[in-house]
Amino acid sequence: STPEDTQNTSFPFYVGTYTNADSKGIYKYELHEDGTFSDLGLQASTESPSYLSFSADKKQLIAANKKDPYQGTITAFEISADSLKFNNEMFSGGMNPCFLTTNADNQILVANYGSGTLTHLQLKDDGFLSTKIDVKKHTGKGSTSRQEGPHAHSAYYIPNSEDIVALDLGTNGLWFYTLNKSTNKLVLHPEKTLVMAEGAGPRHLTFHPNNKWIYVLNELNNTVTKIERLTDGGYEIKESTTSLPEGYTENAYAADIHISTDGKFLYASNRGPNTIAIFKVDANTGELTTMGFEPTKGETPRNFSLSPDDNFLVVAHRNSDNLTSFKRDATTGLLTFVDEIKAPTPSCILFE
Ligand SMILES: O=C1O[C@H](COP(=O)(O)O)[C@@H](O)[C@H](O)[C@H]1O
Repeated sequence: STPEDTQNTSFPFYVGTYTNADSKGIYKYELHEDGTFSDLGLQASTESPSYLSFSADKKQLIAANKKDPYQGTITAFEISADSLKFNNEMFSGGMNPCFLTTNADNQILVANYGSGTLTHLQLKDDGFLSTKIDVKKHTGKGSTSRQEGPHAHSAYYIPNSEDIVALDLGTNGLWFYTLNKSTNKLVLHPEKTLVMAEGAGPRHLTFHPNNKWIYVLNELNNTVTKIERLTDGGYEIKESTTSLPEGYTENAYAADIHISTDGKFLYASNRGPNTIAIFKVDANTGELTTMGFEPTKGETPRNFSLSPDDNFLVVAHRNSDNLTSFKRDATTGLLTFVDEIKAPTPSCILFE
């Protein structure tokens, strides 16, 4: 056998949670090569670490603590084999931080849902969060009851670009920024702002590996909207595709979206119907064809992740206290249920 044959191909992952019920903080699990789970236990006690990210070298883990209805915080932890050691905690620059991401320079973006603010902060070389932050508040509103004011839901560093994009469910728009490197402040580029279809409610997005297409998941009208990156640096809204079966009339709130590393299949979770919508991506046009809807075997699939080898998809169910795993067919994109494990109020999955 070759060295590759004997490699351990199981994948550890962290789970962020809401701590309003049984959960105490951040947990760790392992996904084995047959798609079954092991529970590696509580790693850190911390209040509602609803979203997680790693530092660039994966030596630290950073959590967004959604301290509803108060000012939220961001906490940094040192990673060790069997626990997370608390480093420090900073205000998140707003209320109900529900998303954060880190780039190769350990800069951090945080979306604060309650206050509709986008925050930039820095993880320093010593693994502690800096005290200097920049906060930008979105303005405006949309046309539905959930859109009475700004509600930032996620933010991303756009690959191969200096641009940052923040999705605001409340203002129904995508806000584009750059970071001024000398002042360390976020600079808004209003000419690039995109307004989604009325009542759409943009929540999360995923980037196609070709750097041309971006797929935005809209929570309120349950659609995926393709955005095209233009050669002049701008962005253009293209077609939208429903994440629900034809004729579906019950309540549904789309939550999370991911694309396979080869860019061939796109997945979106639907809270309510409790399904993963599976789409094939046309390699020439980026248009989506619906391949099916896989029941997730739990309630409220708020977050999911593809395993690092793309062979499995793991779903976190906020309202049924469980994680489920599915084997992914790389040719058809379809999913087959494999295993289930208990997890308290899981809201985020982060593979090592
Ligand atoms: O704090 C809040 O945030 C959520 C958004 O989070 P999610 O659970 O939908 O991801 C929002 O729905 C809720 O009303 C608000 O209180």
